[in-house]
Amino acid sequence: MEKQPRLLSSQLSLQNRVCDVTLNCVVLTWKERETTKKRVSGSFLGSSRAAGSHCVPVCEIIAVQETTEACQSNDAGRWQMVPQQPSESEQHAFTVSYVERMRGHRWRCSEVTFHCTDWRLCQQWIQTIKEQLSQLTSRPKSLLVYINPYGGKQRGKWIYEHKVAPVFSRASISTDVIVTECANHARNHLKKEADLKKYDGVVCVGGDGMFSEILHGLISRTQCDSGVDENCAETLVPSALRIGIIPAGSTDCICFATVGTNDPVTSALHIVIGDSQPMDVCSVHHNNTFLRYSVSLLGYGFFGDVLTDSERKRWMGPARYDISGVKTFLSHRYYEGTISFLPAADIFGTPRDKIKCRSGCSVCQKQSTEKLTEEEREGSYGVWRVTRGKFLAINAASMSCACPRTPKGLSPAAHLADGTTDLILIRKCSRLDFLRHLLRHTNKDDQFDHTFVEVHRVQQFRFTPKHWEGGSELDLCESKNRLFGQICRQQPVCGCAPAHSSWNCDGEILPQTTIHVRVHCQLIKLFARGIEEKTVFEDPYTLCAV
Ligand SMILES: Nc1ncnc2c1ncn2[C@@H]1O[C@H](COP(=O)(O)OP(=O)(O)OP(=O)(O)O)[C@@H](O)[C@H]1O
Ligand SMILES: CCCCCCCCCCCCC/C=C/[C@@H](O)[C@H](CO)NC(=O)CCCCC
Ligand SMILES: [Ca+2]
Repeated sequence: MEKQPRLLSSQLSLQNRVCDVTLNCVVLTWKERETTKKRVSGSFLGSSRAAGSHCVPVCEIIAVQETTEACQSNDAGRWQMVPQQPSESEQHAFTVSYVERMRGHRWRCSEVTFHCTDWRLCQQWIQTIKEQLSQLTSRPKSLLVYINPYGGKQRGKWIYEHKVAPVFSRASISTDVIVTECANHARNHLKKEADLKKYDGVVCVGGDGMFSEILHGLISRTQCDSGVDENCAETLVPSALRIGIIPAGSTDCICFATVGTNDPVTSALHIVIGDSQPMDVCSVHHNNTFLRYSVSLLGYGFFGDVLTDSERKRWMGPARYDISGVKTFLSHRYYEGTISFLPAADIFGTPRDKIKCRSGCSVCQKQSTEKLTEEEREGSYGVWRVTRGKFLAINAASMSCACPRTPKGLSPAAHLADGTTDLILIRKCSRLDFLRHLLRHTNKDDQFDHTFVEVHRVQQFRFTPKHWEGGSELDLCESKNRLFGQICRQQPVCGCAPAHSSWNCDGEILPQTTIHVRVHCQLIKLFARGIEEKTVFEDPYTLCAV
């Protein structure tokens, strides 16, 4: 890697230890000078980092500020260093706050305070670091925050006030905060009222349902402002504003699948440093009319039924999904219908790939630009295929849908931003086989390695339930009684279960079952970076080899 010219290099004092501190355009490093160490209770005082050496990329510095005596932290460690400088010289100090990586993709805001003998040197350090930070133009300065006070365990407000607001304030980000008063408050405000020119991004404090509101508000507003009709447009206009997700819901799958953890402080730090992760959005249509957008799961059958049942149990909080999951599994309902789909070309890979979508994913990057060759572009237009049958579940995952329930996700190899969705068809099978399939979501075994599971990576798909074919949804309502007789004969196990399920669209129930789904590549951007490879955590020094 190219060596960067030094901007500043000084000997500064850190907790009574002398350090060589260096700043270039890319990293801030500090390294303890050789010191006499005193043995205290059998071990040595020192940094956990290699040879007392630390390295922080400038892009991961949150802020720098002059430190007053009251702010200085004490060295409470079991080790003691022989002071190298007289204490009267430590009158001037500055504190750098930066991102520190913890286990499980969590980030924390750490601080280091350097002491200087000279006021001017102290100011020079503060000024130079500030100048470096001001050049990071992707960082937001002003955010519009929506809090759902009733999502998940109803801790959205508390989480924002105690975990997130202090981080934003440390980074000097200004915020306008709206605590929602009813469902669709955030969506309507974004769509019709919000003065979006004032902001660099929108923050969603809540779960996947709250995120969906913000997604809908922002996309609709962008189309409206650009004169695009959501009903018929093949191409939608991407939104200029990024969305940050502070997880405070029940599943929080979009946060988990784009950051690697559901942790409010980690998400706040991704927002502060101005991360950017493009994301695919599916538009769902019925009879050429736009219904909804989806970024995670579109599920008919099992996941539709789980959601329908769980909505009646909202008062239970996140546990509702477990109860409804077991109940739906036991009911073992299957549904007949026809799926037609437009497969993605080979260059997009398959849902059974071993390669996963990770931070800086090359597959997604390829789709983001005009990097596709003419040949690849030609090859990306496929031919529609049709399949019909009896299905326990029909799932379309536009991203992995990883969440604490299934850390590898519903479709572990799905890409966040490749312009495709993974269609997963679970054909009718025994309860035991279905249980085996479900359990594989929670362990390392391949959940697609069953004869009754079929997977396709697609750009578009259509679904028509059997009793809909040739008719309209209204026809069904009118002939409901006649149909239910027939249905119960077909599925005697369920007593009088309906022959149709509902679509679970990112946790919202769709009223229509006959749908046409189209993937819009990278329609929105999040303040995230995708899940980082383990190596970044194991060896942060690879970042600092400059
Ligand atoms: N003030 C409010 N009162 C009632 N409902 C609200 C309010 N604000 C938002 N909502 C609605 O609450 C629903 C659920 O919210 P949210 O997604 O935050 O939590 P969750 O359902 O527990 O989590 P998840 O979606 O991750 O399962 C959303 O669909 C949203 O439209
Ligand atoms: C008997 C053993 C069972 C083991 C089951 C493991 C399989 C779990 C897969 C979970 C996949 C979640 C996909 C995410 C969907 C979200 O858009 C949506 C909104 O938050 N959540 C649900 O619909 C909530 C869906 C909850 C389903 C349980
Ligand atoms: Ca995708």
